[in-house]
Amino acid sequence: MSSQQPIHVYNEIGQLNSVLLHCPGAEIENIVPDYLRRLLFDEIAYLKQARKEHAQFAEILENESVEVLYLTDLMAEVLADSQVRQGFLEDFMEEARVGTEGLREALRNFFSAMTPQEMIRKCISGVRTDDLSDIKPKSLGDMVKNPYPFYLDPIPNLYFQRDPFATIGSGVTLNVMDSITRNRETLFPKYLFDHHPRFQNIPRWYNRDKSHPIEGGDQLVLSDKVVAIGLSDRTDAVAIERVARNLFKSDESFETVLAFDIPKTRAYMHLDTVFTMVDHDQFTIYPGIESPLDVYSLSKGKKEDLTMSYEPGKLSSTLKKYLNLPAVNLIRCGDGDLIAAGREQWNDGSNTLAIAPGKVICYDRNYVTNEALRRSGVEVLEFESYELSRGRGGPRCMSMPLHRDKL
Ligand SMILES: NC(=[NH2+])NCCC[C@H](N)C(=O)O
Repeated sequence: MSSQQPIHVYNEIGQLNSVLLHCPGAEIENIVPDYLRRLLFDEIAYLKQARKEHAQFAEILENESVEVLYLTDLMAEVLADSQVRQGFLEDFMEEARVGTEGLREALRNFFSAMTPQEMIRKCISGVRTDDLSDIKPKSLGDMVKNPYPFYLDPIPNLYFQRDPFATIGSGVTLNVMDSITRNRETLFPKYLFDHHPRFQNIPRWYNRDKSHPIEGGDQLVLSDKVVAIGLSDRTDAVAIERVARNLFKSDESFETVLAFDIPKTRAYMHLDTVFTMVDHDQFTIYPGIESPLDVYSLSKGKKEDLTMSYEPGKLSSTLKKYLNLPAVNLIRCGDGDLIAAGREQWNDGSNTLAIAPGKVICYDRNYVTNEALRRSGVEVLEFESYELSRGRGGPRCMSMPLHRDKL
């Protein structure tokens, strides 16, 4: 695929050609109960099984002829350049709030012996206090006793590659994350798009130097004209408007950005936890958001104007109107059973990854929703989901499409 345009995403369902993943690693084993919530986990996953499940996910993709790229491999290629590597480490320590010179120096020494691959993995898994032996105190902070077990926190949410950046058209948004723990993740795509030879001159519709959060789980490219963005627990209206303005200023075909105002709760967190597209006119949806749903539309006006309107109403009417469809089929998470809907939504029953129109990858545990999808003629490819689901994300959250066919 590398001879094609590096980023090409004009829909949610076109044949997927290339995707970015991160297989969970030692960072998962650095989650302890005291810091669980701050790291945005509800439970501690069993790494061996989580990796087995992730391998099944990747295998399904590869069997469908999707090129699977891994963030750690691409980042290792970026860090092979010693100057880039140096700059990255300084930025990473800054992001991780390493404020004292003694510790900075110790970390520089610690990483200097590593290959790029080892270094990137260690940045992700975290540096424990017992990883570093002698820190020469250079600031007060280097002397103060601190029981906290990490110098660099683990980054356990990185296997949710959907969130730190997002592809739209031929460009990306380099996101600002709502939480401190996840914001460090966005440094990886910054370095990727600044330095990797495969991804040069990629337009940016949003940059991580901004202050208003936007996360990729809220960003859905419904068609080459319409992008939907969740106004959610994680994504702010200011950021949505900026993305819309930048898209409309460009040569891209997008004409409308729809902001879907969803409840601000942990279970919903991103738009893609309650709504994903599975076919030209079929969507999975958690019934809790169905109606009334507040929708705001931002449309490309003349010159650089933006037309904004408030369009509350039924989700199905909004989708019909903006996607030019005579009818849409909303396939409900839990298939009409409210208990099953709540249970399966918690484990990402509505979070499907389409790899072609009408063909999706799903967690096997959401069998009620998966059956409903099949009844609607959708082909469902399943994999095991005991452990990956504990991070509160599903197949869409775990993947960032880099290239899809146009429809
Ligand atoms: N696109 C998504 N829905 N991602 C899910 C991310 C889950 C992760 N634990 C978080 O809270 O951020």
